[in-house]
Amino acid sequence: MALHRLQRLAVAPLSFTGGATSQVLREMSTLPRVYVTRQIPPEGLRILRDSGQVQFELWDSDDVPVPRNELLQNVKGVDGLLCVLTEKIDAELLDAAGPNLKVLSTMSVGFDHLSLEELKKRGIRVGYTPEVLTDAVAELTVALLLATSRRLIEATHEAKTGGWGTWRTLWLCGYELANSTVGILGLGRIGVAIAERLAPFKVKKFIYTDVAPRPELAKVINAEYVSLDELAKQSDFLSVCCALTPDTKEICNKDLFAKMKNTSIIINTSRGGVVNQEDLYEALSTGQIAGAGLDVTVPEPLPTSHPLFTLKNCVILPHIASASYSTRNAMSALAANNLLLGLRGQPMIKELKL
Ligand SMILES: O=CC(=O)O
Repeated sequence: MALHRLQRLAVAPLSFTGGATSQVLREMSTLPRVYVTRQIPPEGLRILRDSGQVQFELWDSDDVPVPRNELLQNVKGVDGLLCVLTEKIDAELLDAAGPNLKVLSTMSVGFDHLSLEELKKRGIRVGYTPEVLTDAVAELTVALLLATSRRLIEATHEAKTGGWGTWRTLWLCGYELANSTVGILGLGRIGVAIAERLAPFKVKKFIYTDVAPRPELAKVINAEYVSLDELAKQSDFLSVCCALTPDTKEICNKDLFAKMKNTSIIINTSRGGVVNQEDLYEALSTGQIAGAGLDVTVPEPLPTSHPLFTLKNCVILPHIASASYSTRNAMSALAANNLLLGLRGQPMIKELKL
């Protein structure tokens, strides 16, 4: 067990210190201390290392998240923290870190794992990683939409397991984008990028809803602003792109599904908490809606015994929307640069306004 812990907690070598141990480093160096909660992609680690600006320790694994009690220990006294979306950054953690903590940088566009109120109260600045992942997320959303609407997972399963008999006229039929209405719930950069990719499939109409009309973005994709009710009623494909907030929590629930067409498909690449999964199961299993493609769930990972896994018309991915090598490296680099800038007291490249 002790060995496991040692392997997990590695000290990043710093160019100016040679082979010193972390303890010695801490005693010798007056550089700001940073804790990195995951073995992030190499670009970000290289930036931190080469900066000569910080001394940092990291949880040296990408396969196992740092256990909460270790995290609470490891953040004690740090000046900066670089985390990923699996870490809950709340009052308990910020108290454990203590008053030195000035900058938090998350390698994610979503920030529902952060208690913004607690961060603001303590004057901690927050960096995040929007934009660099827009293309990857939009691309995956299109892939998930097509996999769901054209039943690709079912189809490969049938082909592999002997279900492929003669060519049949209505076997494995799905729904096509051509001539369809695509609805976007929460129009931001990602929603626009999804619509731009779907337009060449001959979509007839884009509609969207949000807290208020967003004419600048909407005009890029010629999308019409509608109410949530109309979005549910009109959409053949409903793409969920909004952030998870108290206002959007379980906004996709039985009331919404009841308004949708029984030929409609919902795709969620935002956060699992936006969808009420019990209501979704009911809507899918009773044929109230035709299908769902989910890249995000509650919890993550979704237990393999979860009822949604029993449904052929539900395609579930393990939260991989931004998972391309180039994007994850870009997110890692941006998170590292945000952190360094924040620690220098300069504006971050992407900083959340608290
Ligand atoms: O879900 C991924 C992210 O928030 O970056």
